[in-house]
Amino acid sequence: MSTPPAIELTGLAKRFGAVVAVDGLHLRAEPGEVVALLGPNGAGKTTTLDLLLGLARPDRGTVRVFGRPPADAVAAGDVAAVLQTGGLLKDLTVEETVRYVGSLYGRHSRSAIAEVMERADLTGIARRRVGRCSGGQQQRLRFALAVLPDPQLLVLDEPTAGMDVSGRRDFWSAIRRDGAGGRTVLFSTHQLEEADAYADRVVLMRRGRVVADGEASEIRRLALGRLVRVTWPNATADLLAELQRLPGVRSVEARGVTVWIRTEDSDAAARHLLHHTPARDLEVTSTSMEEAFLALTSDLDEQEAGR
Ligand SMILES: Nc1ncnc2c1ncn2[C@@H]1O[C@H](COP(=O)(O)OP(=O)(O)OP(=O)(O)O)[C@@H](O)[C@H]1O
Repeated sequence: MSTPPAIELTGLAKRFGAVVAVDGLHLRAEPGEVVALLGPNGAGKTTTLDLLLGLARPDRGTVRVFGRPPADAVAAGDVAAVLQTGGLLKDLTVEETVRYVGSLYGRHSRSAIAEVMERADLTGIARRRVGRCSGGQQQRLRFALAVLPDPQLLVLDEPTAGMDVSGRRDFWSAIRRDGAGGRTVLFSTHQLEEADAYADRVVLMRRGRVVADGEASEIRRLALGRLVRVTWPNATADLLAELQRLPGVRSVEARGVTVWIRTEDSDAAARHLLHHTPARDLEVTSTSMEEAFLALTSDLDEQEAGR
């Protein structure tokens, strides 16, 4: 039998009252992949990770972790998480904390503890009280605790939020070293550079959906395309589908009387729109990396309001 994917989320949906947090999300990750879930605040990243870990139940859709329901995978020790918050006992030292949690997993040996501390770059601060550690050091400690049971999948929810540049770099080099051992890693972030620097693959989320999924370099290329905007009242689904088939077109979205086309070939899109459709007021913008990323992930309503 072939190995099941490490993560398989199918048609996942979750709402909180009137708020749709996750909206028909599909995501699959193979064993050993390091995947970034990238998106702005409120995109649904934390909710997706909670569903993946079995901390919340989906309204629709299925979650499979190594082919099993999340609760079974967690119970089997196959998955561990570093969440945004997580209780650490401030009065223990770093090493005491690792030993204490190690004993819960039956990992008492000096060598096992030393190895995890080394991997998380904690050896130099072994005797420091947790309460005196920086935010970055505390996150590395949470990471060490998460990998103690040697899970096959490690899930991290915005693990570097609030860290300075060097704290972030140290944290990620520990994760990278660890990932090299074949562990699957899924982390959320709202920083494009972080996703680009540390993930093999980037899954871009907006409003509870996946809007792009590919190697970091592909996402960069996607973000660097051009945006064509036209006024086009009553654009039919058929005509919009025709646009979608033009060379270089990445996405087409209609909101009210405005249609947005993200494309690598704005000339072809412009020619088609002006010659074959009633669209008018055509505008082509070439955006910077940062602007383009914001355009990909923010609400189109906000962009329109900003113009
Ligand atoms: N327990 C809850 N009750 C009500 N609304 C919620 C709850 N949890 C999340 N939401 C809403 O669901 C949407 C998605 O939230 P989520 O935290 O998953 O996004 P996120 O991408 O992780 O954002 P951030 O980067 O800010 O953590 C948001 O609009 C949020 O306000």
